[in-house]
Amino acid sequence: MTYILAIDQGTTSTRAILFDDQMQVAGSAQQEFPQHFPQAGWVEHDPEDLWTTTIETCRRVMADLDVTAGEIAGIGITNQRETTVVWDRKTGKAIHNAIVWQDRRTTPICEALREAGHEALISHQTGLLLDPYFSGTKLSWILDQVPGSREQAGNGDLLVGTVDSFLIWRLTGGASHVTDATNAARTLMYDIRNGAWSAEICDVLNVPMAMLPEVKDSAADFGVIQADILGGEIPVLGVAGDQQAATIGQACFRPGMMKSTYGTGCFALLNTGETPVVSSNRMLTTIAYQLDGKPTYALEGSIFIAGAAVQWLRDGMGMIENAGQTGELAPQADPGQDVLLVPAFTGLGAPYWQPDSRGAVFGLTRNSGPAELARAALQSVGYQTRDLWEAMRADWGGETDVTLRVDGGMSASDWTMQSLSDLLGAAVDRPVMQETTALGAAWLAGMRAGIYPDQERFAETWALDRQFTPQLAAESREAAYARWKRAVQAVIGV
Ligand SMILES: Nc1ncnc2c1ncn2[C@@H]1O[C@H](COP(=O)(O)OP(=O)(O)O)[C@@H](O)[C@H]1O
Ligand SMILES: O=P(O)(O)OC[C@H](O)CO
Repeated sequence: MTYILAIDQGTTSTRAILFDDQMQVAGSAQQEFPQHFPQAGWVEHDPEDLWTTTIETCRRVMADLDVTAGEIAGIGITNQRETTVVWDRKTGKAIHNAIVWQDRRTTPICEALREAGHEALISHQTGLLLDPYFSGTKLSWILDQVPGSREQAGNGDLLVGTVDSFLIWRLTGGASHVTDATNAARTLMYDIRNGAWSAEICDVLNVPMAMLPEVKDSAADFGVIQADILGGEIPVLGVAGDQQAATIGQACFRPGMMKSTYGTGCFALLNTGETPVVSSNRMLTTIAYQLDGKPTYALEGSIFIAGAAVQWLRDGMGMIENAGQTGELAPQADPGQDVLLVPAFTGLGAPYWQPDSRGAVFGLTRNSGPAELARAALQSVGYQTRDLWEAMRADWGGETDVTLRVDGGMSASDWTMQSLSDLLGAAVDRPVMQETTALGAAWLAGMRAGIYPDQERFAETWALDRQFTPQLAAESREAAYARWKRAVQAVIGV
């Protein structure tokens, strides 16, 4: 048997998944790692945790299934995006903890860049917005804070990368300093039209270009991992940021197709084909995948809190013991109460981009309890998706699919998916294959290795588990959505 090994290095855990030659999951291993919050609004990871959980999960899944390196045709890597690591070329050690995508510490840098009039250039070239979410200002901050680092970077002694890049550098024993176009597209330093790092933006951010990785297609030769790590040499043949990998795993290959992934946050991508569509509604323009030197673009809406609202009910409020309980509580909520949650715990992402806003609950009565809050938390996901859905469809202008393909941990909740369909007024399709992110990375590697089908035949393997269709009258839907919009404006105003 020939396998493909997918590594999914996520925000809260690292997973290694072995796919067989029929693209089915043969087995997987997962490991959580600590989150560091040194100050309010700051989020860091220890790069050593990202590294050790990666090799340990790979070793574990191989041992569990008794698979040797010789049986693995290639590795596909998918990763939490934007999270930034700077490391020493000689020692391989990071000079600072990784600054995570959720981290808001660079809000003042973004403001200064805006005031200095750089926003138009940055948005035009990168397709992104001036928000602390992206890597560029995180990198700038590290170079400002670690004494001597800017000079060392200029000399080529320090390297920077998103998590894929750091892992590949370590896996190949320092032989490859590379990334793929989807990850580069999230850095705030990559010109998505020209397919090259932007010298102008690097200059504005005061980033020495010598420290940047080489950018490759999403299916390419990224390097060969050292034999002593997994017991033999294995080539890394596929790389994509996790949301782009899910887009690939969901086979959203036609312009107009759209997927939304519900994990900690929610990320919706709409394939716009060969053209980068500029948003009038504060959506992001990004690269969905790049194959044979040709980028396929997407509009993206990024929401920071989706499943994290459920985690808050569990860990912050102690209201539930596990996430699944929200699906039991929500149907018990009093239909006469309109409790509404705006989960702006770490600010608001698309389309509002308000890093300083904070969350609020509206409509509380003396009778409001766990059931009403659970319903409000699950519905907040639908309302936020509706914001993205409206904005992206308006930007795109062309014909979109009238269905939304969903995945991620929270898509397991039937109640949430039904409520999502009700609030969108559109069909929501959940596939049989739940591991869409890992599958996307595996497919890139397997296709490159020549053991998986081409794009068209891969798309034909997508299979529906369940379709949710709207059950709510249009009038009720629009009234509920109008109330959400007012609640968001209230949160922004406070
Ligand atoms: N049955 C469920 N109902 C509601 N939320 C759920 C359910 N199962 C998982 N979740 C939420 O989904 C998230 C986990 O999804 P996952 O895709 O593993 O996230 P990530 O990759 O961001 O770590 C958690 O925030 C959890 O609260
Ligand atoms: O690790 P996840 O699944 O929460 O995804 C994080 C995103 O890539 C951030 O942009």
